[in-house]
Amino acid sequence: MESKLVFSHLTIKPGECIKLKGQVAPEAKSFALNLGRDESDLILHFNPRFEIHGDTKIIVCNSKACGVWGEELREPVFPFQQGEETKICVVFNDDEVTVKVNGDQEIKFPNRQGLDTARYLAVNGDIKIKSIKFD
Ligand SMILES: CCCO[C@@H]1O[C@H](CO)[C@@H](O[C@@H]2O[C@H](CO)[C@H](O)[C@H](OCc3cn(Cc4ccccc4)nn3)[C@H]2O)[C@H](O)[C@H]1NC(C)=O
Repeated sequence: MESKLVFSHLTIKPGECIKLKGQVAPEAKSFALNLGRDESDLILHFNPRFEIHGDTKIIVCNSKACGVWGEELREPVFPFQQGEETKICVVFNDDEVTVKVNGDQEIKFPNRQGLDTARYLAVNGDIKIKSIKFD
């Protein structure tokens, strides 16, 4: 499946925030944000699942190293609504990646590779990105 939006050759450093505003599709099944060195080395695969892979309203987070998925972490907090606008801020440090949704709900995921510069960001699935800002 081709990505909706791909940025490469970025130089995102720890503490810098990626601010995305998007519209979740009315019949959304799933979308994904992928952040890392490149497509095969991700410090964060952030995958809200409305109804897919047997999951219902669960956020699946994972990492990928040399093209191999790590162990999934599944987040029961699900601050997304089909058809609604959502604001997502992603920031990382040496230890973890933090995703803040709509200014309140926070989901944390370990920075398993200890990446210190993110060069790759991709968005896939049932979300229309309205704006993206690197702060
Ligand atoms: C119980 C034995 C089978 O386990 C299942 O194995 C599936 C295949 O590995 C797991 O699904 C995969 O989980 C990965 C994270 O651990 C990724 O989410 C895999 O999707 C990769 C992907 C697809 N896309 C395109 C995309 C993304 C979102 C919407 C539309 C297109 N971008 N990255 C997704 O296919 C799925 O999460 C896993 N379920 C469990 C409960 O472990």
